Amino acid sequence: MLTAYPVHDIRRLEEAAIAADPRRDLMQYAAGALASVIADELVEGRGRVYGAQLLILVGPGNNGGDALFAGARLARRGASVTAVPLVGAPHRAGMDALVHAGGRVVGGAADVEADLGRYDLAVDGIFGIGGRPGLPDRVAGLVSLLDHHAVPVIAVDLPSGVDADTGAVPGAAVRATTTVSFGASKPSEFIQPARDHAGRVVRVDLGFEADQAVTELQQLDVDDLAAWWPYPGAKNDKYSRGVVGIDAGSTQYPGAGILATHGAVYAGAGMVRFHGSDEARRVLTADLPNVVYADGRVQARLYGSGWGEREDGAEVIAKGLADGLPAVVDADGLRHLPDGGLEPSWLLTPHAGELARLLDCERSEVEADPVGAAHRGADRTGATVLLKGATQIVAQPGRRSVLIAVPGPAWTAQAGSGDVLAGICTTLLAAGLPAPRAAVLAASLQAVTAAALPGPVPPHELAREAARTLGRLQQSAAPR
Ligand SMILES: NC(=O)C1=CN([C@@H]2O[C@H](COP(=O)(O)OP(=O)(O)OC[C@H]3O[C@@H](n4cnc5c(N)ncnc54)[C@H](OP(=O)(O)O)[C@@H]3O)[C@@H](O)[C@H]2O)[C@@H](O)CC1
Ligand SMILES: Nc1ncnc2c1ncn2[C@@H]1O[C@H](COP(=O)(O)OP(=O)(O)O)[C@@H](O)[C@H]1O
Ligand SMILES: [K+]
Repeated sequence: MLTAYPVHDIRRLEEAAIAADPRRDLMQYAAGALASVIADELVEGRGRVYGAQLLILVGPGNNGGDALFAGARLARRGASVTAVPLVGAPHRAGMDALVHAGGRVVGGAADVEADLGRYDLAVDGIFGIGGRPGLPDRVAGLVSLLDHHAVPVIAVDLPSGVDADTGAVPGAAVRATTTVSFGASKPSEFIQPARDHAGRVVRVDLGFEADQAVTELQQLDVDDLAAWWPYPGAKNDKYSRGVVGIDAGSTQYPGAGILATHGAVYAGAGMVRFHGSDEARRVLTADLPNVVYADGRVQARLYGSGWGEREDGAEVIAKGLADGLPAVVDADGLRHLPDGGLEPSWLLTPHAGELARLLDCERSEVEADPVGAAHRGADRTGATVLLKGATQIVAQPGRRSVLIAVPGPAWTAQAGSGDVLAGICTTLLAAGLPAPRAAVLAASLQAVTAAALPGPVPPHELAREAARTLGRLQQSAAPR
């Protein structure tokens, strides 16, 4: 599991580390680590550091300082280093160190634009955690020219231009080959679209001690998925593994009921009772003869996938709430929620548009701050929220920290993926998992399954493949 902290918390962690050891020079340590990553990439790209052409893009803050001190170290190793101050006054001591080590400082972007192609590598020291999203126009121009010349870019701490806290990229931003991240991961390392701007992330430990009070974003990895999945054991029977009740699909959208049922079955439900449309039932009888249609005991329910315009939606959900069982509410079911008063054991699975509707805001507002929007959704409804999309975020009412699923390939974005996912979530709720864990494991399973495939497959095949993923994960799972 990787943990990221918002910028104001990283600043606090930094202050605490300095207070604990005032003589330690964090910038020199950071610059040393940065220089060694740059050196490794130069050696990999061209065989040696000596003689390499290195361009340092320098902003007005400490991020530029890190880059300049790293540049000085590489100049001492024989690299030809050019620094270009781009915004405001550059870090004084860093500039002195670079010049002292034999580096060259030019006046501005115009002095390097003509022959950018000659650089082996550029270092983005424009903005770090003090950066506001976006880049000034002339800086954006230079950055896009570097892209045009395919000059690899190593970003210092984070790619300049992205929003470190939200992962949004509202304007121009650096696209890095590698990001050297200091002290603590930033949310932008986990959240799309900023995540894609970071490239490979190398984390440099600065000895920060996270205390309990900070807001955390915890991103699962495949090992967490393997270790946390509730594999059935010798003592399980079909009831203790969990009976799922599915009320999904409609005459208009029978596929949603079929797909959700595939998700539930292949994720390992002990039994699935299907209470959806007759059209879906006819297909399921042939495809999945294990599915049951009789009423009876269930441990968790799914409402909403493919309901379309369902007149009794609010009634069905109110009855489910009165039953007191955990439930997943997906897609069209989200239109029929009561105004607040849900339980954290209820899991809502909106995509950005559906969450925007729940919050009475624009979809763009959800996309500008998906973690914040997921929090607001959980707080407003009282339920756990899994915000789906390129980054899948799980928020709980009254808690500032969030879980983030293992990321998956973009082709998973296809009609029907959400239905399968809702089915997997319901299986995990029925197995007795708390809603946040059920949500993050289900989304991670789907992503890991998709990532192992060579390319797109339709959602029902992805569901079947998920069962094979579980087999592999169980074999690899280290007990925790
Ligand atoms: N945390 C740690 O432990 C360690 C941190 N270290 C390093 O320090 C970095 C943080 O440094 P930092 O605080 O000096 O901020 P940084 O981002 O360099 O610059 C802020 C300046 O940019 C300006 N500005 C911002 N956006 C702008 C825009 N869009 N367009 C134009 N201007 C803009 C902004 O202006 P203002 O907001 O004042 O208007 C301000 O002047 C951190 O990322 C890491 O690299 C390491 O050395 C060691 C350990
Ligand atoms: N850019 C993306 N990268 C990876 N996965 C994505 C991306 N966008 C969406 N997804 C996945 O696709 C699913 C889409 O769900 P949803 O929009 O509800 O589909 P539907 O309701 O049509 O079944 C999400 O759960 C997520 O897993
Ligand atoms: K940077």
